[in-house]
Amino acid sequence: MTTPRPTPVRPAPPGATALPVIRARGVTMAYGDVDVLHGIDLDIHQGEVFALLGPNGAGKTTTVEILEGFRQRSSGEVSVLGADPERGDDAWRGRIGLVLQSWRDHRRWRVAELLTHFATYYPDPRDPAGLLDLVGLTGQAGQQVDRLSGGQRRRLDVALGIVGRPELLFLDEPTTGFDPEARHEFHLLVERLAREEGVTVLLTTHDLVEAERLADRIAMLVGGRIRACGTPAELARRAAAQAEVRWTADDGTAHRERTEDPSRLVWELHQDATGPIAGLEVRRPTLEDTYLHMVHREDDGADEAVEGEAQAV
Ligand SMILES: Nc1ncnc2c1ncn2[C@@H]1O[C@H](COP(=O)(O)OP(=O)(O)OP(=O)(O)O)[C@@H](O)[C@H]1O
Repeated sequence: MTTPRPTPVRPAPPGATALPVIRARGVTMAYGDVDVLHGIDLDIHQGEVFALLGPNGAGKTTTVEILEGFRQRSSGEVSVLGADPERGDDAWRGRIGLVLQSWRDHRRWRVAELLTHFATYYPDPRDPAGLLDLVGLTGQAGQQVDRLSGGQRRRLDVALGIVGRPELLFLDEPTTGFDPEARHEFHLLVERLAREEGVTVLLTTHDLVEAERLADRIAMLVGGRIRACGTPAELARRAAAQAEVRWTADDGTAHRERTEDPSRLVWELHQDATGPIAGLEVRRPTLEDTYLHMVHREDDGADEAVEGEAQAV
């Protein structure tokens, strides 16, 4: 089974001086004469699960590929595990795990054979049998890769991504094709890697629930700029400080009112009521509210100087 790793380190508190696992400053990227990243600043600390959220074409993959060393930035400074990814050597690459969107071409291999083969690339790999157990593929150990279901292949991707005990794990839409139970198990696995082993995780996803469930912090990337960054709770509060209270009056009419003080409104409603209030509901702002707010503001042509632009540092 797995060998215990050094004491996990939680994200450094604000103002801490330790060099983050990922640091980016003023990163820009242009494809030809089209600018797609407009100055990205990021600090991601050891043991942190960090999610990059954003609509299609926002620049998530470009950002992540620059951090992984697969793409050359146009300008800006980047440090990942203490090195510039453009100059990362094999030893540096061995400290990083990747779970990418595209499937590798190993269709004729059997699951356990493939994992055992990948393990030989690393100095201190996880035990393949233990890893299959960890990702729920023990029953498929002898199966050919091209016979796996989509969700099972994705689990194998995850196993291949962590077989070398990476210190930093990039997960690109990792749970696409997972059923709810597999997704739940995957979430537990990511939590375990981060909390118990101190692995730093950078996750890109379109799934707001997944980001909220897993991430210590989320950055919302829209139009090549980080528009908001914070804990899921902080971001949920950003879009609308106001909660919405809904209820049905005695005459059957439905009411909804936005307020910064929902408990006072509910108290006032009860003062005026002669009995229980039908259909009473208090809806707090959600992460989805903030996300939609950020995306729509971009659609409305909001420029660089708009209030609410943030850098993830
Ligand atoms: N190799 C390339 N050449 C030219 N333009 C590119 C290239 N790769 C990406 N782009 C453009 O850069 C922008 C950002 O793309 P990117 O793939 O980084 O976005 P994304 O946020 O990952 O999107 P998605 O959620 O759809 O995966 C898009 O407008 C895309 O068309």
